[in-house]
Amino acid sequence: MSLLPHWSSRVFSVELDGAPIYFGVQEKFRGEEAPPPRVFRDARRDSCYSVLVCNRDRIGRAKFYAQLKDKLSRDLPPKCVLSPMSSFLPDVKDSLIRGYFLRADSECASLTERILGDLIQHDPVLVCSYLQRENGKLWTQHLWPHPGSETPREYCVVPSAEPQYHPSTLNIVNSDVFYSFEEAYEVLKKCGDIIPEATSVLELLPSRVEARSKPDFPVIVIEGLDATGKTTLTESLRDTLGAVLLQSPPQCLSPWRARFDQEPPLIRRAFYALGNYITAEQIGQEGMKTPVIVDRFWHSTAAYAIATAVSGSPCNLPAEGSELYRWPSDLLQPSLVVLLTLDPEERKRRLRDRGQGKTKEEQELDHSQHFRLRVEEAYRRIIGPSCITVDASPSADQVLQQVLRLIRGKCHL
Ligand SMILES: Nc1ncnc2c1ncn2[C@@H]1O[C@H](COP(=O)(O)OP(=O)(O)O)[C@@H](O)[C@H]1O
Ligand SMILES: Nc1ccn([C@H]2C[C@H](O)[C@@H](COP(=O)(O)OP(=O)(O)O)O2)c(=O)n1
Repeated sequence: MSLLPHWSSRVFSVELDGAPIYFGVQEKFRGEEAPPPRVFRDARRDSCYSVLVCNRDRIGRAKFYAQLKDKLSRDLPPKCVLSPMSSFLPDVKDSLIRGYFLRADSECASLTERILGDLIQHDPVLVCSYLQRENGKLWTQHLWPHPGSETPREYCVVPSAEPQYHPSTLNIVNSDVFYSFEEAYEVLKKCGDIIPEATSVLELLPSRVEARSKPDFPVIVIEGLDATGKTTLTESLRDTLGAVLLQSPPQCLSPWRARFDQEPPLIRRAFYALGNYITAEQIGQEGMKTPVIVDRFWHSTAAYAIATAVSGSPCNLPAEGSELYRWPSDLLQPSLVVLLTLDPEERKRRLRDRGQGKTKEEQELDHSQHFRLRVEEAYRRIIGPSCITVDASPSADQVLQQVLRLIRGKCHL
């Protein structure tokens, strides 16, 4: 298994109360080890295990990781505590593998081991158990042998420093955010066997994608969280400017959206990325005749994807200026991108007044202040074009006038 030669260079991260605890492993005790990381100190008499997903194929990996939590929660005794876990090579792109850390008390440890023993026989997972030595002063990690493979390997657990880049940012390129048509297309093409709807989506895509010359008329994108007033504003802009109103994902993808929203991020984000290219094609055609207003575009795709991939506080986001915020070179660039921002309480009030059922993600925006802050901050960091923030709390007409002033200043309309 290709992960093993690097095993002792890997760092393991367990998320406890939303904050990561890092540890590493080394081949032998050296005698001067620092105290074990908190995740083990807390465990005291409990048995600890880790399960990491290790399919080689990234679509299989994404699908299986999504199923693993349900499977473990269903099969393991309720007293066994699950925490999200990952392992990575510090600051090395694409090196992240995900899984769970398990804590089982003495009553449920043997059942937990039986279930993990069964899992390793049938599924692409790496399983480790952890044993304490010298009254919990030292811990060892035991990598379980894979069916038909080598003998168990024992390592010594040591604390590890926080890496420069938050581990959840390491795999963003082409797993959460796609920077070219080809990369997103590849994912949906490979899904054809398991998701028949992927084939229908591929049939709707433009036959060739190239950064064509700019449309003659201005292209104005309106971005913002749900209920910030995008629909209200884009419809008024359309009427005031005699413009065409488009959206991303485009109308033609509506029948498939709910289906792809159920998929793990790799597949779901590839679907939204491709939606932008269909919208870009429509913008290219309409923009030769009239101004075009677009309700959500690339900023939404990248900001939600990055904010979902990264956990915890907005300071875990990739730093401002990171290549992860760059615009795809083969995607049409709008003339102006406006980001509507709204005080969270007012946004909640508007959501309530609108009285619609909420998607899981919208509920999360409500409950998790951190998630909302991550989306908004990611919006602000995207460049090529970057967005201009407009406070959406004044009346609908005042917001319209403010945005019209921006358009006239920037787009010579
Ligand atoms: N400037 C505004 N002031 C007060 N209410 C607004 C304003 N803009 C929109 N609304 C109301 O807030 C709700 C959400 O607006 P909507 O345009 O549907 O947002 P979005 O398209 O961003 O989800 C709607 O009920 C709308 O009538
Ligand atoms: N161009 C787009 C538009 C939306 N998305 C994704 C990002 C989020 O996961 C959801 C947000 O959509 P949501 O249904 O909340 O938004 P609206 O109700 O359309 O304002 O869709 C995207 O990735 N790319």
